[in-house]
Amino acid sequence: MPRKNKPVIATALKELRRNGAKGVALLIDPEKCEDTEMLDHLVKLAASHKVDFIFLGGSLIDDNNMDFIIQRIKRLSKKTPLVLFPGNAIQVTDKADGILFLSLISGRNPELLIGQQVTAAPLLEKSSLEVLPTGYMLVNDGQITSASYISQTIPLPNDKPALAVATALAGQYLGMQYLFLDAGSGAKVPVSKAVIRAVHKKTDCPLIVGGGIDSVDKARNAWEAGADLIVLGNGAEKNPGLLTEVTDLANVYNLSLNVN
Ligand SMILES: CC(C)=CCC/C(C)=C/CC/C(C)=C/CC/C(C)=C/COP(=O)(O)OP(=O)(O)O
Ligand SMILES: O=P(O)(O)OC[C@@H](O)CO
Ligand SMILES: [Mg+2]
Repeated sequence: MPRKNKPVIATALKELRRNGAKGVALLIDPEKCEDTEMLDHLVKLAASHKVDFIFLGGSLIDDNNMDFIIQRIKRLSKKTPLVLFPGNAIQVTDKADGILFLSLISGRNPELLIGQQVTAAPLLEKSSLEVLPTGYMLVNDGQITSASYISQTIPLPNDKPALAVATALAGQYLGMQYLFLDAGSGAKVPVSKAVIRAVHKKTDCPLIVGGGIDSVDKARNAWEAGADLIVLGNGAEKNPGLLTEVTDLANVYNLSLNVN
């Protein structure tokens, strides 16, 4: 087994949770990287504003351009850890720093509960990627997003926090170390505060929240309900200034914690 890198990503995620600090990840979707100037601009902004992580992944991949995009990101991202957020095993590459090893526990599609993971595991064993076992839950008001359509699963309802808690606890009891509540990329309504609050209260894992966070108010709502790390995808693509505003707000919260 190759030597694994130091668990930099795991440590950073656990510290966010332990300190009650607010984290930000920029999501880059490989399907939307044709405009390389835009990609460079977002990555530079993310590095200069010290986002905690850059995530890379999507529901589809139209062209196996992951290694090219990673090379491009790595030129500009300074020390920002690059974490794969794969929609399937084809997106796995050893050129990143880590991988969210997702299992879609809100769904009942065996291929996304364990199938893609088995396909990817031999590659991960040969790589030095940091592997982050993550219970992935789609939570949505009924909108069909790319992730719910591609996964052919029904998201958890936004107004049933008890169902989300039961699912998250099952993930935690199965040994998953991180939980990810996702409304799906471009969701009109993000994960509800009630679901975030309930899952945060009843579990100990660092909590990642994404999908439809396209304004500072939505970022604030997610953090105040208990998200440790929020993910910005479409919102930052459409308005890169959002990344600046949201990281500025994170700094305000984090300075008051006095842990930096
Ligand atoms: C661990 C390995 C190898 C694979 C995991 C496979 C799983 C469980 C996937 C979960 C279901 C899924 C399709 C997730 C996709 C998540 C993702 C990276 C979404 C990013 O955005 P898009 O869904 O592409 O959004 P757009 O519609 O905006 O393009
Ligand atoms: O593109 P947005 O809506 O920000 O969603 C980000 C991510 O959590 C989707 O899986
Ligand atoms: Mg996509």
